[in-house]
Amino acid sequence: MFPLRLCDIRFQPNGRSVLDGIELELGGEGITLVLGPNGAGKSVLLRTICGLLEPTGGRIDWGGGARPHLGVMMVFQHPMMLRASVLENVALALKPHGIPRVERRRRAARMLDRVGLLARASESARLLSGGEQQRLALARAWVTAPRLLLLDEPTASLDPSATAEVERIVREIRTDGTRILMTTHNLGQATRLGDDVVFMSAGRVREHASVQRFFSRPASDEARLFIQGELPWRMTF
Ligand SMILES: Nc1ncnc2c1ncn2[C@@H]1O[C@H](COP(=O)(O)OP(=O)(O)OP(=O)(O)O)[C@@H](O)[C@H]1O
Repeated sequence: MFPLRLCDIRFQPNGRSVLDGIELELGGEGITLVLGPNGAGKSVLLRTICGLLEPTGGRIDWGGGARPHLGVMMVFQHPMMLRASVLENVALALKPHGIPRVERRRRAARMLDRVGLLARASESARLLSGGEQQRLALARAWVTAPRLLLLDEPTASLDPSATAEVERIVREIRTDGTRILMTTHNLGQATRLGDDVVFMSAGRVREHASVQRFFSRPASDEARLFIQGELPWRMTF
């Protein structure tokens, strides 16, 4: 699947340029943060990689092979919970993998333990809090051992302690060998979690650099202004 190469990816619904010739190459390890102002095209980029949106032009090269049938998962800012128990929400994610029911439930329970939700296994998933639902959504993706996990602002509506818990889980998923591509508006989070940063604006990738390099020496005025616009907010307390 890796290196994953996006070559001149365009998304132009009704002639409007949402993705305007994306060029991006991702190796097989680490956490890449996609940053950029509102409307830059970050979510559309993730949805395109996931296969939820069909690009108008360009191509994605999955390490020289075909797009994998399984192995790519996406978690959204407001994940949808199935009308089922917490355990079943995780166990059902293994169904397409052809794993027998008893084994699915065993793996789901182990995964709930890792995200701190085992005690809630029999409750209705829809009654969990926002932070708990996000942890459940991560468990649902993680249990399938994806090669690539796409996270679209997974902590945007969470309080600081729920955010810290999601960050811990994301680190563990990465340690288990999953490649992660994640959007966030939380620049502190980008420095805590990221190996590298993809900076987007107006449907283009403007910069792809290590986290350290991006924040210390951004390549463009646009990126510098973006960082300056956010950093005071991050550093006032
Ligand atoms: N399925 C779609 N069809 C057509 N246009 C879309 C679609 N999805 C998103 N857009 C448009 O694409 C543009 C970029 O949206 P996107 O959600 O990717 O921005 P973003 O960078 O993630 O912004 P934010 O930081 O606010 O979440 C927006 O103008 C949006 O209205």
